[in-house]
Amino acid sequence: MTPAPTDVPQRRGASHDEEQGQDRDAVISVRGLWKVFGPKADRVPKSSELCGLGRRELMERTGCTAAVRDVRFDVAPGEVFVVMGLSGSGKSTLVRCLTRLVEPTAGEVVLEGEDIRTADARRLRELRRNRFSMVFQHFGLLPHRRVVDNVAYGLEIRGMGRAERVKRALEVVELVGLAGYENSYPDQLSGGMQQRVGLARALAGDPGILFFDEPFSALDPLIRRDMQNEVIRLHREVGKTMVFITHDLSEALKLGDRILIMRDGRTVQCGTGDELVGAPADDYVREFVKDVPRADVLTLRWIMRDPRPDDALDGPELGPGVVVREATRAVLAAEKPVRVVEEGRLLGVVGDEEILAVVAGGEGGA
Ligand SMILES: Nc1ncnc2c1ncn2[C@@H]1O[C@H](COP(=O)(O)OP(=O)(O)OP(=O)(O)O)[C@@H](O)[C@H]1O
Repeated sequence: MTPAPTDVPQRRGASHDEEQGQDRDAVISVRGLWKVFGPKADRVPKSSELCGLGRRELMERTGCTAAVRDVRFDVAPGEVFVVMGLSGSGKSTLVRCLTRLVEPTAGEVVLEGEDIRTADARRLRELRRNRFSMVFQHFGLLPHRRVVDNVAYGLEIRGMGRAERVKRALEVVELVGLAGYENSYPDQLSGGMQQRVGLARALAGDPGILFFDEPFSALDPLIRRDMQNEVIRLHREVGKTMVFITHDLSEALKLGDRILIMRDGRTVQCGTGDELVGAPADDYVREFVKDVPRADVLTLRWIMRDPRPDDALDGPELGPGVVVREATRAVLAAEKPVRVVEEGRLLGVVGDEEILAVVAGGEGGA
């Protein structure tokens, strides 16, 4: 969802190597994060022996569950970062650790430059009121308050005067497409509309970071799609940094600039959608992505090849981040191979063969 320089959909490249050091511009920076539930939980991250145990062994030996195990990542300003995994993989616990709704057992969490593990209760309250917002599956709307007052609720808690907060609430109500429903009560709205109120409430305080915990999983598929599009549109308009939990890969691919895949509390892979599909880290990820329409996710960088001596090198030019589906027409219409060029440098070429291998469901050179 990074704004693309052209009309052709592009995917962000691998600009955040997990192996590199701390990203100084990161809005969220997580290092060595653990959450262990159970007795004497903090001994687990400290012991290399206990750290190495699987879920069942750890439970048998210590009575503990390690819901998050040694997770690290950085989220860039304005990025939509998705945490994905099957039920029980630790997604909710991980994201709750970021705002200390769940207290981390070990590790470092720095949000907008502030080490939130050292924040006292008062500072935490302040941060939750002013800097972060959460959108949950259960909207948590106040049933006896009208839409506008639900949206203004957080502003009221901050001490904002009535006229100012109503003005701000009406702006965000409009932003999320609920103009005309300001005076309705939550039970007069459909599930999708209630979720829009939840979104508006989260946006009202102009937070630095928005956290979404499976917000759309209870909605029926069509409304869910609407809401996903809504998040994409809102992200374009307001450009907020977002952390989004889902167990649905297509949702992750649609919304995420990058996706962190969790299994048993650990990071299995963290990358862009095309990286996950083009180079899955292991069989678990491969299994996850096997039904993804590759042409919709892979970009030309994944299917280009080196030019052969007989290739004409004066064909049309496209960037390596162009999605295969979007490049198909141009490549098939061209008489000569399409040149994949980045900053004036020829990276490779793509011809009919490479395109058809992906569009027809082949391996696509990954
Ligand atoms: N308060 C708790 N006490 C003990 N164990 C917990 C607690 N909360 C979570 N767990 C365990 O931690 C692991 C991760 O749970 P978590 O809810 O974070 O996973 P999830 O990926 O978000 O799952 P789901 O998609 O079902 O919500 C699970 O084994 C869960 O049973």
